[in-house]
Amino acid sequence: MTHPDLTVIDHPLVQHKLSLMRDNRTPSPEFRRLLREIALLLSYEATRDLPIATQRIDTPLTAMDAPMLAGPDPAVVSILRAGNGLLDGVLDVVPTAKVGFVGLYRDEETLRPIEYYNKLPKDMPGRFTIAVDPMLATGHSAAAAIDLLKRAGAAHICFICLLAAPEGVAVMAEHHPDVRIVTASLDSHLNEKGYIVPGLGDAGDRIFGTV
Ligand SMILES: O=P(O)(O)OC[C@H]1O[C@H](OP(=O)(O)OP(=O)(O)O)[C@H](O)[C@@H]1O
Ligand SMILES: O=c1cc[nH]c(=O)[nH]1
Ligand SMILES: [Mg+2]
Repeated sequence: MTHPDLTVIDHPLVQHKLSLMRDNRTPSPEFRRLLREIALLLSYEATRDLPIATQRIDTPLTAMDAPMLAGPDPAVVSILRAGNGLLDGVLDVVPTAKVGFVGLYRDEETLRPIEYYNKLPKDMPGRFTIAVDPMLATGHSAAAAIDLLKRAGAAHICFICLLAAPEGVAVMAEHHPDVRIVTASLDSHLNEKGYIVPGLGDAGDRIFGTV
């Protein structure tokens, strides 16, 4: 099943940086730096639907009605732990965003997410919400995190990931067809342990050096 709102960013800068990240020789400091840079580039597309309204300003030459971000500050929600690898890159371009965290880890046997932390900004209804996690594998972690955001009232949600597997995209299409997905790559498939192929391994371990 395909997702009605899936954007794969095939920009050369994103693709080059992603290839460096996939390379298993790339050490954590470099991996983190590349992920932050890609996050910034993916955010540029993911924030395309931010509401905008004009405000009257004076340039040095004249008055004008200038487009400015409107409405409540956006929310960025990091799905721990690996989501934190994307967080600062998103905040580089959306510095006024309120930040939330959802702690999930995948049970290695069942491949189902287990929640261990939840701290969201106040007043989620009305905020354009960007959820971030580098990996969309089976899709169950992302779907669970977005369930939680919707229960908190978030209505306009975009999910940014570095890599998506077709299996995860299908789960998102089934449970959250209204949530836009912005990714750097739609990879081939999942292996028998639920890892994305060709992928880049365990994103959290590579970000934090816990391999
Ligand atoms: O689509 P899924 O099959 O649910 O898998 C994706 C999840 O797995 C990884 O997290 P992990 O459980 O390794 O936790 P971590 O971020 O603490 O490493 C990844 O960051 C996603 O959250
Ligand atoms: O390939 C995968 C799948 C899930 N989580 C990861 O970190 N990597
Ligand atoms: Mg992990």
